[in-house]
Amino acid sequence: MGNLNKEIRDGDHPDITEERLKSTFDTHKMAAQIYNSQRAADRRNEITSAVLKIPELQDIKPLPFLSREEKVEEAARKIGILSEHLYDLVNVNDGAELYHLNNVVIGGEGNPLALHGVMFIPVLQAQATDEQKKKWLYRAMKREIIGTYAQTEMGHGSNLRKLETTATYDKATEEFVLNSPTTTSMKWWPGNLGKSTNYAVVVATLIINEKDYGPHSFMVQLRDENTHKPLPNIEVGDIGPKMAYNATDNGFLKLNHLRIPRTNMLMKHVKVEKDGTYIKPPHAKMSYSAMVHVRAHMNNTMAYFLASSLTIAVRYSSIRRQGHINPKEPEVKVLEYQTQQHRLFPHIARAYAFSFAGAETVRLYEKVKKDMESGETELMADLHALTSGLKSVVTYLTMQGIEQARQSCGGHGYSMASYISEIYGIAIGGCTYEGENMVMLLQLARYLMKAAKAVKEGKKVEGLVGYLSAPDNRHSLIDRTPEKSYDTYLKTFEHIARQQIFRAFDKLEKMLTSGLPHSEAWNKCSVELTRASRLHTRLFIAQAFARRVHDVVDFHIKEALDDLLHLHLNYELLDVASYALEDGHLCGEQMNFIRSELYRSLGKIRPNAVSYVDAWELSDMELRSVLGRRDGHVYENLYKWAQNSSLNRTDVLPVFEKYLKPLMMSARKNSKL
Ligand SMILES: CCCCC/C=C\C/C=C\C/C=C\C/C=C\C/C=C\CCCCC(=O)SCCNC(=O)CCNC(=O)[C@H](O)C(C)(C)COP(=O)(O)OP(=O)(O)OC[C@H]1O[C@@H](n2cnc3c(N)ncnc32)[C@H](O)[C@@H]1OP(=O)(O)O
Ligand SMILES: Cc1cc2nc3c(=O)[nH]c(=O)nc-3n(C[C@H](O)[C@H](O)[C@H](O)COP(=O)(O)OP(=O)(O)OC[C@H]3O[C@@H](n4cnc5c(N)ncnc54)[C@H](O)[C@@H]3O)c2cc1C
Repeated sequence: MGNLNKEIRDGDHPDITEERLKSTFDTHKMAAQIYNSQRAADRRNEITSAVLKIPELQDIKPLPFLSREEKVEEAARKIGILSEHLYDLVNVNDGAELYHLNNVVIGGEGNPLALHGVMFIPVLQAQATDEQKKKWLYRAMKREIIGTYAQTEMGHGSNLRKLETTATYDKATEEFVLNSPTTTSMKWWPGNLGKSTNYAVVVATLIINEKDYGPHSFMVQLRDENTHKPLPNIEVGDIGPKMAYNATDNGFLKLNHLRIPRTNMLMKHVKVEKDGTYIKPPHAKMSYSAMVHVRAHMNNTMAYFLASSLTIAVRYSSIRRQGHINPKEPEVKVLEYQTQQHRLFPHIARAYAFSFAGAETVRLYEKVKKDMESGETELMADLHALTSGLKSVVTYLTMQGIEQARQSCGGHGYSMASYISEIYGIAIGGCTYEGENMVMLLQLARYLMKAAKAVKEGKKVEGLVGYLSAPDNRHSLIDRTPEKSYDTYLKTFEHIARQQIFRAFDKLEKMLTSGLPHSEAWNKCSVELTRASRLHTRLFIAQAFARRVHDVVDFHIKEALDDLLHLHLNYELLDVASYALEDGHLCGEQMNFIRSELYRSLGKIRPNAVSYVDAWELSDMELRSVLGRRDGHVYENLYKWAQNSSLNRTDVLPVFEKYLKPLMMSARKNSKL
């Protein structure tokens, strides 16, 4: 039998090899759990190997040394080369393969086709008629045209019903007139809108006979297909540098009474007839499908960002030696410190948990998508509630985890050589895009309040909120849990979420009964409501993790995942335990039990720490991190990396002659006086 950890190679740093030799499980089999099948895990590695053989696809230099213009150019250059090899490298109908190819070759900072793949094509697939698909979708898939999704405006992103861009139907010419009447009505933020795309699905408020029908989607050609010059009545450009994502040209767009044919409104589910008759869709929110698509996939992209930063931090912590635990022994790997383990391991468990919750979400999303094609919309509300909560909780916890990973690398974590700060910048965009987190938590809260009302009225609720109708124990039985049975833990999470949901519900009801208008009462309860949403979502994540562990067949993988799950449940429970202490569901003694289980878990995870992150099989090319190198040879490569700094091109910079020399000369002269 070969090594269980598949990353072991001759010549690697002995400290990291020592870690890998301790693995109790086969890291490639674990990758099959993370990526949902052995075939998917194999394909990732095959794609990476194939990419490594194409010299033009390698980074010209480490990305942090590129200017914004160079980043935009470099991403576009690679997209061009990729197009030549695309069909040899991946199955173009497999989103996961495309996503992986993108991460390896280009990375997370963006590329000219990012929104084209993530939103433009999905919105056409979901909302275009067959005729419209023939006109635009197939051309888009062949990349004859490049598009984006232009919804957010300078003045409005969260509140879609107040978008100021109008699409007014002109019956006489059978056209819509698209107009941005104010500065705040300009589209502002859409990815790749600034410079790369020549088409966009523009979301605008539909007006027919002066009646407002709310946001609808329209296909708009922005630029000439040959010259790429903006078309008449269109002003378009880049919004400038951002915290991260700087290879992406997020843009602005002003439409000046632009006329487009009636048939440019996406009309699969909703219609405007020639005479202006409006035919409503089977469900009012069907046109929000592109957002739901991205939200449904965000658990996995966030898991990936979190796992990337943890891979860097854990590998580095296994070669970084500093300080002593036993003064008579050599300096220890910083990974030996319990504080370091506590800082990193619970986030490793979260990355796995998000990936497993993500797989369940994508399954539900695929089902709802299929249902919608035939006009069936029953599960749309469930999916919207689930993805709203997950999107918010997962992005927030990912942000926390990445920042802990950065700090755990000490000073070198702050250097772009770690690349963690870039991953952080990219990932935290997710707290805002696809619905600001608070706004989305409040969407889930609407769903939870409806369920709570039904329960109060004596009705039985099922599915994601089924636990609200289930019997509850007054006191948690957590310290009487047999090993490897997590039922009592999950019951405690259920109790906590249930209590908070009803607390928010009762508060809201009380205010409504006192005569406060609903929207005011809602606002005064909104902190409690968002807490309810978070706790409900964290319960779902814990349940999804437990369901996956339950289903695993391979003994060693199951055991390793079980250790992570145990850590996850204890860590997460400690994080939310105050809710259960308040009503005596948990007592002080049980808190001690949870804490001691947590510390025991850290020790259990320790020998496999490097293997848990190696199992994500993130290549050096995609990690782009000196600290996270697979071979552990960090120090000599840090020095090499610094040689890329343009400041090192000459020994003496012009600023010396210009500013520093006069400053020092004058200081010296003054001190002689
Ligand atoms: C290279 C190839 C790669 C291939 C990769 C393959 C797969 C990967 C796929 C995705 C990748 C994932 C990540 C991508 C990585 C990088 C990302 C790069 C770029 C990011 C792109 C970001 C793009 C954007 O940000 S687009 C703009 C997003 N904007 C928003 O999200 C706005 C938020 N606001 C809203 O959504 C709405 O305003 C609202 C808050 C929901 C309120 O809606 P409104 O209509 O005003 O509300 P109303 O009161 O009338 O109704 C509420 C009512 O409606 C129900 N509702 C709302 N939405 C839905 C829905 N979608 N479905 C069902 N029901 C819905 C809601 O529940 C209420 O119901 P009720 O009244 O309570 O019963
Ligand atoms: C990296 C990135 C990429 C993006 N890409 C795209 C894209 O491709 N296409 C596109 O159309 N857009 C895109 N956006 C825009 C993005 O979708 C919006 O910025 C986002 O939906 C948030 O809306 P907002 O900016 O209006 O926030 P605001 O709503 O102004 O948020 C400000 C504050 O107000 C609070 N708030 C607002 N409404 C409520 C409420 N009802 N209750 C309680 N609190 C509230 C929020 O919680 C927040 O704290 C992108 C944004 C980013 C950062």
